[in-house]
Amino acid sequence: MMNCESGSPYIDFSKDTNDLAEGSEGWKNLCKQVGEACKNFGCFQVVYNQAPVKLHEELLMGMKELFGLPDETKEKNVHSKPHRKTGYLNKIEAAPLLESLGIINAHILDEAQAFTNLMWPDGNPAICPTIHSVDKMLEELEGVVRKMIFENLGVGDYYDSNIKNSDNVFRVLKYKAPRSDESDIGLPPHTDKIILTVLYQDINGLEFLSKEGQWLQTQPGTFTVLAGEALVAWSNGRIHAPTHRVIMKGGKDRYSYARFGTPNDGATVEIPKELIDKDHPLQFRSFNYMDFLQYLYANPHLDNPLKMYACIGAV
Ligand SMILES: O=C(O)CCC(=O)C(=O)O
Ligand SMILES: [Fe+2]
Repeated sequence: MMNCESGSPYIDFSKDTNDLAEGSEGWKNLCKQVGEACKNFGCFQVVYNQAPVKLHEELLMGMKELFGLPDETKEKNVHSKPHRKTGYLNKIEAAPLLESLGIINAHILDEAQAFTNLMWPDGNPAICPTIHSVDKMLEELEGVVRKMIFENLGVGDYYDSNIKNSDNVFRVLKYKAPRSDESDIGLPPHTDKIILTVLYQDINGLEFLSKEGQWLQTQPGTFTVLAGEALVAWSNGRIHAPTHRVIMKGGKDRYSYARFGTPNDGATVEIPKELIDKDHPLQFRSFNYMDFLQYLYANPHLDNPLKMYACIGAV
């Protein structure tokens, strides 16, 4: 694993295509790097060349068009699931520079099509396949990363059922450059409450907190992976979910897009028995993920909601 200048781990998936063949030496080596990065930082950069630069550029162009639509049009993308990052967010108090749209299952062509039809009733033939291809690529990458994490924890067998009990949201985000009298905080410090986030940013700004309490930069031009609280619980506390934030710099609007992998509506987060032993006593009770989201929604200002909600001894 390489550390880039700012200290954030940097893992290259694109050195050799064989590295992505499960079971190969290269694969095992990547599993180790990914696993270590998740335990020590909970955030890392991935170089993944399955994504042609042109595809990012097309999506970024499409996003500019999308955010340029009237608010009434964007508002048509209503929250289809409570407490999920779907729907249209604009001018929220905690993040006044941010505007974002979330789409569930954009990796399925019909879903991407339904979203584009809603935004462009007269059609916008270019953007639909772009959204669809990008989310498909993110689905693949997130799957590879998740598999590597599970393998590294020694519980690779749980991967298929875990994916089956997962949901996803593809989200596009725009942060307006702050005026001189506005705060430069694009998104205040938070942890993601899901399993994994895979994100791409056009210019930098996303920072995460190291275990030592330092803000580390992430880089544009590569994918950023962030572990979330559901993975912390599931891994019996082995994985770290870092606090992260967006700081606006350079006087430019900033665009990012991400796929959020989350437990699905009925899912129970339950620690695999293989991850419980005398050195790693059970840290979190099993819980229904939707109940946890409801708890978060009802208690938005807790410092460590997962601990309050599910930590053995805290309940
Ligand atoms: O836009 C970004 O870089 C970060 C987005 C983020 O952290 C989130 O949506 O949870
Ligand atoms: Fe986040």
